[in-house]
Amino acid sequence: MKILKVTCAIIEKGGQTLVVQRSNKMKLPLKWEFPGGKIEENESEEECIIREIKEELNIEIELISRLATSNFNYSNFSIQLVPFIARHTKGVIRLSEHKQYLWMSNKNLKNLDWAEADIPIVNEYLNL
Ligand SMILES: Nc1nc2c([nH]c(=O)n2[C@H]2C[C@H](O)[C@@H](COP(=O)(O)OP(=O)(O)OP(=O)(O)O)O2)c(=O)[nH]1
Repeated sequence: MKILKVTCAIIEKGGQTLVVQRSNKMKLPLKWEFPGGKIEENESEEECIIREIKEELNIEIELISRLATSNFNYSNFSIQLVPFIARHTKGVIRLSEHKQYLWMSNKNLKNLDWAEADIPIVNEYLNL
């Protein structure tokens, strides 16, 4: 089965964390996730997440650290999801694909209907 390698960013600002909801037209419709996307050929993980955040949110970020990769098998594809903690440094959020975004405090993160591959990442993040 095809394994997608995907990066995502846990973007922090003022004690809150940015989360985005997938649209009806995307795979995993209406699930919540950390913004990001597939690594392209000849691209590092770091280059990928910076590019994807600019494309999806129109903002710039600075990377702080990396958490453990989450491996998850959905019914028709598998993913390796590589999470980075990051800081929002520049720009105003303008979504290009997602349905909505929210800045959330940590105590509410668990209540979202997450894409399943994100659940171990949310748990690691909350235990830091
Ligand atoms: N960006 C992102 N993707 C995630 C997360 N969790 C998770 O399962 N995914 C899945 C959804 C997508 O299938 C894939 C990311 O690919 P992508 O965002 O480049 O989008 P895609 O083109 O594959 O998906 P689509 O637009 O065709 O629906 O990883 C996450 O936290 N962030």
